[in-house]
Amino acid sequence: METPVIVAIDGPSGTGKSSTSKAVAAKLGLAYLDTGAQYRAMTWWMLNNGVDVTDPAEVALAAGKPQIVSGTDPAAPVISVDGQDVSAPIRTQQVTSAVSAVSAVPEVRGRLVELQRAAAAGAARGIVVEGRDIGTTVLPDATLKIYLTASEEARAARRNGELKGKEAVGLAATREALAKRDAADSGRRTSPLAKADDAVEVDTTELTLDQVVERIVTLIGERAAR
Ligand SMILES: Nc1ncnc2c1ncn2[C@@H]1O[C@H](COP(=O)(O)OP(=O)(O)OP(=O)(O)O)[C@@H](O)[C@H]1O
Ligand SMILES: Nc1ccn([C@@H]2O[C@H](COP(=O)(O)O)[C@@H](O)[C@H]2O)c(=O)n1
Repeated sequence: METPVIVAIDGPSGTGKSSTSKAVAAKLGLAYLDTGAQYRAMTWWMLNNGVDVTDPAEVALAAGKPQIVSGTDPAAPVISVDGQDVSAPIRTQQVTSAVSAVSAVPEVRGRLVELQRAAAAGAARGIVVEGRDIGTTVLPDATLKIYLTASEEARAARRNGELKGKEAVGLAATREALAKRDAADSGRRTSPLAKADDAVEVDTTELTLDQVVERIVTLIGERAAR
């Protein structure tokens, strides 16, 4: 049997991690795991269960309670908490604003990293895992590590385009919110957002999604042939 291909894709918000990871996994017949969705699911549960998300001790005490289950099909990446499909509610502004505080708590990370490693270990052909600390902490022996970047302007424009008609707040506010979340994610003590020393950096500012996908598929082919 062939060795499973493990691909770690990290980077700041709005650089294209989810779109790229799903497309790469679908193209190569690999599983896909959105670890950001798991931190969002944990945050959604805390907000719905009266946990003060600004109090790390309270968050730590509650971290073991929700049962989070992630699907790994890139064509239908579902996520549930205690049996309830939360794919939509984890994307609200309320969750987005609170997720960095929850994800900074070591007990939360410990719990979710365990789920993430189990998903990778169970992927027979291999998996594309996206997040903030996959290459540095979760899967340090990944076959290929990618660190996606893009200018703040491009990321804000992409995210703002997505929010139109839903919870749109305007370009400047979107940009500010992205910068704030990236600063919190990069500045936390446990497993901050960071590029692994052996990651390949791909700046997506001037690339189409198809071009980014092609580049990564080529890199995977080269690594797998080694
Ligand atoms: N190379 C690209 N060129 C233009 N738009 C892109 C590109 N890659 C992704 N997008 C668009 O940018 C938006 C954000 O992409 P995506 O959700 O994949 O980013 P992300 O890094 O996973 O964000 P987050 O970390 O906030 O979840 C989406 O609307 C997506 O369609
Ligand atoms: N490996 C990860 C992945 C995500 N986070 C935290 O979750 C937030 C939401 O992530 P999205 O990719 O859905 O935007 C993110 O801002 C981080 O706070 C993380 O800590 N580690």
